Amino acid sequence: MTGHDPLAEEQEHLGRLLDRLEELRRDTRARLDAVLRGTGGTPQARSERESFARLYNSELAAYNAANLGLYFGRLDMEDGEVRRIGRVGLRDDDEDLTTLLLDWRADHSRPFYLATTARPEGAHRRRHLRTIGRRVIGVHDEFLTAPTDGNVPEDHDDVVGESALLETLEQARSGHMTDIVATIQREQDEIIRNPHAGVLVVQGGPGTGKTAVALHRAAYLLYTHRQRLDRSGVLIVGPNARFLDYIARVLPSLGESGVVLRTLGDLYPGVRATGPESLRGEEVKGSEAMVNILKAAVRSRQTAPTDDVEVLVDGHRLVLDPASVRAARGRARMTRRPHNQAREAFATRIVEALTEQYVAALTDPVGQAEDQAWAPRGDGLGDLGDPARPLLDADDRAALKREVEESVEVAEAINKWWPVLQPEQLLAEFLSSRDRITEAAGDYVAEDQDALFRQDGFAFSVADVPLLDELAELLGEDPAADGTEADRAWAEQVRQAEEALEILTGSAVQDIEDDLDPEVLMAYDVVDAESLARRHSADTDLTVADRAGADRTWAFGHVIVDEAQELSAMAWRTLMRRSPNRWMTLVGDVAQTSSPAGIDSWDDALSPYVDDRWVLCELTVNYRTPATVSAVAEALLTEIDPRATSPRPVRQGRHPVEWAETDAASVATVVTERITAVPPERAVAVVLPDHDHDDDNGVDSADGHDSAHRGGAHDSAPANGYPALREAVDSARPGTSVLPLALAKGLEFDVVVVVDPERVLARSPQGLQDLYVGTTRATQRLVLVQTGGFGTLLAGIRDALADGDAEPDNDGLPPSDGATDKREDLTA
Ligand SMILES: Nc1ncnc2c1ncn2[C@@H]1O[C@H](COP(=O)(O)OP(=O)(O)OP(=O)(O)O)[C@@H](O)[C@H]1O
Repeated sequence: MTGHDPLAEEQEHLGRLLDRLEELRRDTRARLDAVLRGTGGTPQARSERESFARLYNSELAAYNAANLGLYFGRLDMEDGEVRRIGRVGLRDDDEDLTTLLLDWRADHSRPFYLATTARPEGAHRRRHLRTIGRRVIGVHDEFLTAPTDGNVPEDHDDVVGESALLETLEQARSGHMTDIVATIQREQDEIIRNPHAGVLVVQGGPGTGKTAVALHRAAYLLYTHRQRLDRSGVLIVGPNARFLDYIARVLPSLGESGVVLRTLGDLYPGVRATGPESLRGEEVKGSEAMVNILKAAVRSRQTAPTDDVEVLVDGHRLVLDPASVRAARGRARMTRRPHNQAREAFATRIVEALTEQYVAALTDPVGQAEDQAWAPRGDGLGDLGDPARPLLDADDRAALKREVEESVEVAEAINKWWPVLQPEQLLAEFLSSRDRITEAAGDYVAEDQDALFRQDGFAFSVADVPLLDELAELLGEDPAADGTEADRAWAEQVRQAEEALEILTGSAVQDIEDDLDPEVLMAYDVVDAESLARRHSADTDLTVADRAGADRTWAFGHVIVDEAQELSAMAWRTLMRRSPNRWMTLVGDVAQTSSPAGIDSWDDALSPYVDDRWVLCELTVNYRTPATVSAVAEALLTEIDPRATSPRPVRQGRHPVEWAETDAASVATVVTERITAVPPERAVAVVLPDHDHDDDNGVDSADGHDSAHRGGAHDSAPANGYPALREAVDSARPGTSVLPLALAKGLEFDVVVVVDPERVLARSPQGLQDLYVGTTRATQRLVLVQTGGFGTLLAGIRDALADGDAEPDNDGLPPSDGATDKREDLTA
């Protein structure tokens, strides 16, 4: 190997790989065309053609995606084997089907990500390649064991392929996340390939690659468990639409497109939750106590009259008294079935009672029976087949029963006392009625009841989505509603499973409002694997992602949640329903929790579902923020939790944090001064405190539902935000993002300007966490702009850091003003 020109050698191999890729692409294209030309045949032949078309389409997508940066790494093993690693696996078409390129996810590729000088994993040398199109423009070798040419191996600790990594990290951010296949680090690889088939929690500070790891794990699992996950699908849940847009290109770039990406707000099919929510509302709606409140809200719709009610059946006057309606209601509740399905039991009892009375009236024409009223016997529901009334045979009785069933008045009465309910309608009516709120949530203090109330009940917020989902469980499908045969069969199977579960757990018949085990959906656990599989292989053109995304009861094969620390107790319930097998990857950072309903301990959130059967992995290296910037975040973290350790920044950084104090009138000037000269290819964000009406702030509102997600009930700052800022920023530096903190979560920019950090701290009990998030978005430079002056905490951090700043360097970014005097009043 030595003596060769490595560039030329790799260039030759890359050429061969690209040619082979092109061949495969042409071949697959031809197969796809042939399949698409096919027509007619048996249904089975058609369905086979469809599945081949899907397969070829996804192969083509993978080949197309692989074209860019196809070949990026090489391992020379100690035994002389050469392994070339890239985005897809490629074989030659020779007799031996020689491997030309290993998929990065293959087991044989693993040492590329794991090997260090301390643990070379059988490898002697690791080579990173840099390519542009068909050209290899650079190679970087690391010797993992002593090389023959006398070079001393680099000294590594926990960073693998350091120079390739640092080069990647210094690059300008495009506004979209890119994949990290070429530089995955050891601790990240261990998570990506973790074999744990239950709940895996990935905890790590900002910038440790949690999102990157989660996405690469999805790609890895799809590769390793292709068959299973192709059918059941992978769901990725992120904090907001902007974040999903930010990460959307990573999986397609890895050749995977069949993943369902959702925010919590769109997890309930048919509802787009864009309504505002106050912080208090978020907290109240997120708490588990809502389960009982919703049960009470459902129960309050199961009514009974206070006086006798007359109904006409074919000209005959029949009477229902309150006791018999209550008895029918009790019977229906005892079925423990969801409201809409238990309705049948209610209706049956009412019809039986009336039929009994009808029979009595006809066989007792002088009206004796009526005078006696309908006397409940035993369970209070009468008895149809009383032999003491011989005049009517079974057919007559059946005919009378039909008449009762067909009576409009009877139907109206049943509808009134036990109406068919839809979750949206029920929740909207509940939230927009102070009386209903008081009835169901009477134990809540007035402020909490107020937080639930709103005028427009249908203006659903993200916090309402788990409530809708809960209600969908409590109400169940309307048995009369349209649905496919398969849907009905599935619902029936779940119902049977619930019954079986009840037998298994030996639970007695309970009323619907009794405190059941929270996991009604444990029923899925006893739905046999075969029927799950059948549901997952429905005969349709739609992709799994389409079908799964539109189906509230879809059981995903794997569920990934990013920023999982933000989920409320109610949201966890919703998510767990999407993951009946509990095979999940949850990534987050409990120190970044900004939702008042979010979590501060993984154990608290997970133990109700999996007890202690979850595995924790931690990420410890910060790839995003350089040490200069992380110093501020570290100080904030100490305030949040003195015991927490900050991730170790992998880069030193060149720009000290800038601290600018100004007055309200000059904010726009001070901000624009800081960003005007930043080159256009760099991503810049101006981050504002969350606000009631973000549009007033002139902030990005492309997906305003997330900005509105934060309310301003506790906003102590002036209400009219920063009206001139957007305009000023737009004209000073077009393309700059201006966004509220809630939307910045999970994103990153080269330069970040946080406006009014003191206001961030003041506006909610989670203010420290919010500011921690804001300051950790920067990959290069952080500017804090404060109207008035910095308070004690921030001024203290500023002063403590004042002496240790690095010298600016030439990296294409303008020099920091703060390098001369960070404390100057920039309005002066
Ligand atoms: N191994 C790696 N190679 C190259 N870049 C990496 C690597 N790991 C992480 N990064 C980059 O570091 C940045 C931060 O990663 P990511 O957004 O996944 O972090 P995070 O832990 O989710 O952060 P946060 O909690 O702040 O949202 C991204 O630009 C990501 O591409």
